Amino acid sequence: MSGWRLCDYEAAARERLAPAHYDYFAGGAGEEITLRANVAAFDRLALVPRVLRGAGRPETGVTLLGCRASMPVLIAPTAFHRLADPQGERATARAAAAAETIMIVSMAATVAVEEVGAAAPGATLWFQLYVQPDLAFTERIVRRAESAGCRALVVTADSPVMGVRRRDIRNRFLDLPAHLHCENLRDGPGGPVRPIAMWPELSWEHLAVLRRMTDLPIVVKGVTHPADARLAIEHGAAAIMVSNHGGRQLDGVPTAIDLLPEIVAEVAGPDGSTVPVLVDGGVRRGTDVVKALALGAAAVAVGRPVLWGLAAGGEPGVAGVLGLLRAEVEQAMTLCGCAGVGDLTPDMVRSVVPPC
Ligand SMILES: Cc1cc2nc3c(=O)[nH]c(=O)nc-3n(C[C@H](O)[C@H](O)[C@H](O)COP(=O)(O)O)c2cc1C
Ligand SMILES: CC(C)CC(=O)C(=O)O
Repeated sequence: MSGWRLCDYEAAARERLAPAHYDYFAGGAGEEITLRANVAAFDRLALVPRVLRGAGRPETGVTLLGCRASMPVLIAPTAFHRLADPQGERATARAAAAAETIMIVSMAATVAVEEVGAAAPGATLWFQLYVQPDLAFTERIVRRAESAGCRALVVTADSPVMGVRRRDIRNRFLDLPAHLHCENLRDGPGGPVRPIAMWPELSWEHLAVLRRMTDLPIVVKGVTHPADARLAIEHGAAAIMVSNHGGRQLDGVPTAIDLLPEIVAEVAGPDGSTVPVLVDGGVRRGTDVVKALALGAAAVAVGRPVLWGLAAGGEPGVAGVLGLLRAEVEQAMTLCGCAGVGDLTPDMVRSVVPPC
């Protein structure tokens, strides 16, 4: 895999995956307008480097909610890793640990969160939660994530119902193969697996309930409106994740990178205090990461690229994708004259008509 670009991992993944599973990973909602726009938006932004700053080799590390990551690229929560590789989320977590970055484990993982933690003892894990209407069941899931060593709870807010994924409908991809299950939804050890409920009644009140339920910092994922970023903070969120779910929920939503500056401005306190703002959707190269950081993101997360690495080559495949992004971030920061992520500022990004 040496010399591979991200698109090579996607091509290899596509060859190895069953077509319906490739489509599930790759696809978006509706006409896939937002899905395509997420990637294209980064091409409409250009970087304006600073020169002669003697910055040396850049330090790419960040600290988020008390967790150190060696690079500002996290693994976004994605479901069903065992569709891509028999080791599934275990392999992803091991690659995350080796890269010293944070993996957000999906509630819809096909390996139980306890086993993910056990497979990669050095990994920093956060846990993504779809709040279930049975709040006692939700609490049991939260307790499992806590006991497995997860260090933050990422509450997905953009999915009151599932987006309409036409590829899945066409492929009749409705259920996992019989040998795979959402292990975090088991009702007790060895018990039956409950179906994931998308909950249209989910509201800010429930965030307050969660806030009381756990001492873990809460990240609200799927914020697009600046007013919701403010509400999230008022309801105790420790961080915001600007995301349109990789174009898989409401089609026609603006891209996360376009929404980012407004949300960063909204959450900045008058005294300069702020909460970390994370962003995901369409990040495919190191320069995309650097653009997002310059526009105020504390870090980015990647979803599909990790799945492509996993399907193309298991744990080494994910390691390859993370290594590629790390090298590209380092290269782009060096060329921008930045010693650390704090040197990336909004004046270094311009809107352009591609190609720039
Ligand atoms: C196959 C797939 C499964 C996903 N599963 C989840 C999930 O279980 N929970 C969640 O909050 N987001 C989920 N997401 C959304 C990702 O966390 C993330 O927002 C998105 O993938 C970012 O876009 P990118 O794939 O362009 O990087 C999923 C995305 C994909 C592609
Ligand atoms: C199991 C699904 C709800 C996972 C998801 O969020 C997605 O497919 O986008």
